[in-house]
Amino acid sequence: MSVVCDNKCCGGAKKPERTLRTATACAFWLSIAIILLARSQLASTQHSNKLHKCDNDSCSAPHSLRGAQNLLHAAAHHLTQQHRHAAGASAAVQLVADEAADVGKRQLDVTGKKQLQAGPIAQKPRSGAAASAGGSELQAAAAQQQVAGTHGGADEDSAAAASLASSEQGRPAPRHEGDAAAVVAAHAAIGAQGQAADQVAGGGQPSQPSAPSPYQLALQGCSDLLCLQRASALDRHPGQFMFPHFFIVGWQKCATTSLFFHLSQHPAVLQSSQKEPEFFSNDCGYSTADCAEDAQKRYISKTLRLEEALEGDLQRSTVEASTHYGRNGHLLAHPLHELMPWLKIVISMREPISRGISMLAHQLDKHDSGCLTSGKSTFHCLERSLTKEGYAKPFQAWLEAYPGQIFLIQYENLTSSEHQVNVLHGLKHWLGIDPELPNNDLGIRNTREYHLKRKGQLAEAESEEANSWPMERGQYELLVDLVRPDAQKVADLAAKYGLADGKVWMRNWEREWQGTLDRCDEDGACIVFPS
Ligand SMILES: Nc1ncnc2c1ncn2[C@@H]1O[C@H](COP(=O)(O)OS(=O)(=O)O)[C@@H](OP(=O)(O)O)[C@H]1O
Repeated sequence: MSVVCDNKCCGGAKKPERTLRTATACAFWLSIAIILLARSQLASTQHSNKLHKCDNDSCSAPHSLRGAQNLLHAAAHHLTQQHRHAAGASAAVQLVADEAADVGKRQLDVTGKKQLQAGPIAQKPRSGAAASAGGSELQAAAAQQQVAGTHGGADEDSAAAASLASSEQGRPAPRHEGDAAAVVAAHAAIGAQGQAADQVAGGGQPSQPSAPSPYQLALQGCSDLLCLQRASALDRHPGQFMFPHFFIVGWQKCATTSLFFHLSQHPAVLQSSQKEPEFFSNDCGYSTADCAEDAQKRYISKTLRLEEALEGDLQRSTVEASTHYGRNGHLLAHPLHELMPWLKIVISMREPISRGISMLAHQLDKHDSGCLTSGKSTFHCLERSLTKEGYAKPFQAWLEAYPGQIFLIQYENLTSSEHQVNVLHGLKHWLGIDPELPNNDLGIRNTREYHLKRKGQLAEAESEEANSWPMERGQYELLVDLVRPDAQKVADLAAKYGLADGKVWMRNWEREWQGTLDRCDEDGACIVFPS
């Protein structure tokens, strides 16, 4: 079908009103012509599929369907642009938009299934905005230095966390020193990161478009991961976030629970219905092509709350936080990037011996399990766990998969009264949400005291000993020797990717180690107080 352009359509009219009227009418009829073309393409595809006994499970992505969808999107876009203010045009826009959504949904259902069966998914090219954001982020991240930190996961359920949150607020944050000048520089630099992020996410600049964006339309009814991926190539209105927008990926015991709930109170954040859904680990075995269809549907709709995100016009940034993801970065990061290359990744790391102790206590208090239940000493249990675990290998995989899209937090900064505000402010700016909201006080959740109280061990919970761990000097020194090489690798990687000053990173952890050794008595008896 060819579209004839006569004088009227080509702007032959002399007066401006007449030009506008005729241009509007022409655009309308042109769009209708496109719709008719697209619908006939759709009908012929469906007919051809029937002839070839091709059902949803066995069809490859039909190009003509894709073409029909593209045409309908183009028509919708065209009408939206041309007729936004014209009387009677809204019905036409709605008609086209509904059509596009419907065709889009059918097409994505078909291609989604097929691609899941087919294995790896082609990587979505980064948009110009995304690419430029990545560049600015790298530049900005060079100064993230002191603000960067470490740590792991959390597994407190939301209701329980909420109920005890206020009683735990009173606990003083551990003191931790940092280089104040570097923090200020990092803060400023992260501001630049945030602006770059805004170009991508548009967060913090809500707009009220009169019609849904192509991205929104394509997301409607998405019930599998590939549907999210395909939608991601489409245009968004300014202010709309990608869905999901960011993941907090653990590690365990690095204040991820506090971080998750702090961000959840932000009006521009839509938190997953559950903290630690562990979807990609538990439901997919780290292979994004192996997640069962019903699990994908549940994850998208119930856990990530797609319908609510769409109802809110994608103006809220969707987050989930799973602690298995961080430590299994070498299994997950690359497949996840193939599926969701747009994600922003937040990683927190804590001084490894402190984290190890917190983890052992967690297993004991919460699950009555783990090494400490066997009567072995803290040193023995730590030596065993620290030999097996390290940050560097999974961290490297996250860095390689998502360069320029990672916000690295050093737990000791996040939890320090001096740096907490800067870390939280920088993080929220980077995410493209108002950095002042809900406040810049992290709060404290998931403490040992909390878990002991839950078990009814009130006296122990409040005792001095609850979080003091005796050890001999020689034993502690051995543990430091054990973790230092991995810590150094983390510092080097963070520096290499411009996420932290490696020297400052190491200095923060060395200070923890030295602090413990300084507290040992003359007989070599030390007490470790985890950071
Ligand atoms: N604001 C603040 N200041 C100081 N310390 C804090 C804060 N928020 C969380 N925490 C400490 O972080 C530990 C819990 O981490 P997670 O929530 O990631 O744990 S979990 O993996 O989800 O179980 C847990 O550490 P331990 O108490 O050593 O076990 C919490 O006390």
